[in-house]
Parts: sequence; C-alpha cells; structure tokens
Amino acid sequence: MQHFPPLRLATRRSPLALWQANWVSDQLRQLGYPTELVLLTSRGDTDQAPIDGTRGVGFFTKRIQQALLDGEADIAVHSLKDLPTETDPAFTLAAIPPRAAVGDCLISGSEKNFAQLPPQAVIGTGSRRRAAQLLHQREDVQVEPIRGNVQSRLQKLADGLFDAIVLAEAGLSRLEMTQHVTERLPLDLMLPAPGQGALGIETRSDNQRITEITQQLDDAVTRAAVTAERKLLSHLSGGCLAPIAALATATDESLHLKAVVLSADGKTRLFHEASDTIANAAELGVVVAEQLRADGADAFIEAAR
Ligand SMILES: NCc1[nH]cc(CCC(=O)O)c1CC(=O)O
Repeated sequence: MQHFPPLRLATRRSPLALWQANWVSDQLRQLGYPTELVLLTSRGDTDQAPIDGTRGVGFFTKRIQQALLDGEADIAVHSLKDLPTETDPAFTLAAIPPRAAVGDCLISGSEKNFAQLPPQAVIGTGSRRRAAQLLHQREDVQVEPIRGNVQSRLQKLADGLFDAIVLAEAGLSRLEMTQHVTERLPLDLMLPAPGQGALGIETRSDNQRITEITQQLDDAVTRAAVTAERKLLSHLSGGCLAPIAALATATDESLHLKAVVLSADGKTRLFHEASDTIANAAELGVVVAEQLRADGADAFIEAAR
C-alpha cells in the first residue's frame, strides 16, 4: 500500500462526538488508513442559550466544516440530524454508515414511565419535535428547555431540575449509558428527528482521493432511508427547529416513510405514510411532504420560525 499522511478527522469535543469520530477512525484504520482526530469547539458547545430560529442552523456543524475549508482536516464527522439539509457544493456527504438505534428514550428520576408521571410533571427537552409529541399525548405535562451534552443533561435530572428528560437512544447506547433509560418511547408516540441515529461524514468535493476512501463507509440502505427523511424536511422548509418527525425503514427493495408535523402545543398532529422503491427515496420524501402540506403543515412550520 502507498504511504499517505494520516487522514485528519474533524470532530467536536463532547464525549458523544468523540465516540463517533473514534468509531469512524477505527473503520478507516481497519481499511488500512492511518488517522488522527482534530478536536474543535462549535458555537453549539459554548453557547448554552436555547437554540432559536436565528442561531440554530449549522450550530454544531459549521465549525467542523470550516476546518475542511481551512485545510485543518480532511473528513468531517457529524450527527446527521444536526447537519442542515441545505447543502454547500464545496462538501460531499461521502458516507452515511449503518444506522444505530433510531428512537427516543424517557429517563425519569422516579423510574416512572411517561404514562405514570404525576400530573404537571416537568420534562426537560429543547426540541420542539419532542415537546409537541409529548404534549399531544398528555397536555398536562410541563416542557422546559434543557441544553448541554448528554452527561450534563443527566446531571440536571439527577439534581432534581426535571421529573424526566428525553434523549436519543443512539447517543445513550454509544456512550454505554442505556442503564439510565426508563422507557423506550414507542414510535407512534415519539417519532424521531430526520436522520436521528445516523452519522454524516463529509469531505471536500475537490478532494477526490479522500472522498473515494470515505465512500467505503457508506451504507446504501441507511442512505436511502435518511434521504427520504431529509428530503421531506427540506421540502417542508423545516430545518432542525420545526416540530417535524420522520422515520423511513427499508425492507428488501422497498422503503416505508412515516412523518408527523405538529402544532407547537401538540393539539394538532398531522400524520402521513407511504412506500416506494429504495431508488425513489427522495421522491418518497416529497410525496409525504406534499400530503402533510395538503393538511396544513406549512402553518405549523411557519409558526415555529
Ligand atoms: N441534538 C444533539 C444530538 N445530536 C445527535 C444526538 C444523538 C445521536 C443521534 O441521534 O445520532 C444528540 C443528542 C440527543 O438528541 O439526545
């Protein structure tokens, strides 16, 4: 094999981000490529105010992408659900590896599951998608914002600031913290964010050698599923802040997409689902987005901006 300098992987410094970058690094090493990590701090890590419409887009991902543009790193490792759907032609989403657990979990201080929490229970989540789905099921619960990495959120729960919090199972399982899970929320109660549980690995479009190396980590079925989910999100002009949830699952040649759009208070829940071939993943996203739109989704998405 030819000798090349190590592939430089850009990542945030949170334990979850480091786990993910180390996982990608291991995969590349198994293919015979030396690697090193480039640790960066994003605005999403330093700024702990609630994420809102003017500050949210690319909050966790822009700094990592900048390292590629500046020549500080070759490969950017993101949580796909944090990566905006608006793409910059300077970057190529070279690999989407096999997806981990897709769902969300309730972690409650009292070990009570969602249905058993006391009236007016305080649930910590900064996600409008999670908040609206919780409120749709139980209008009495109080949803309060929470920020910070997985560990610091669990600490806030332990400190008694909340009765329960909601976190992605993917993050907890990667960090080997699933012992904290009280309840895996059923998908009909809590549909995940588009791309949840998947990694997005970007390279510079003008670096063909590194793009081709990275493409070896791509999983075609996961890519098809998240393509449908992300196309739905972009077609609804959703961004990561809108109360939009979507999950595509693949069986053999076919892909099934479920999606919901909710009012912020959870009182209205629009749901649609459809199937198509894996090859038509993007079209499937558009079809379900249009069904939601026909039911009035745009007004709820606009209200969340
Ligand atoms: N918004 C932060 C974020 N981005 C990705 C994950 C979890 C891992 C994943 O979904 O791939 C998390 C934490 C969470 O939502 O609990």
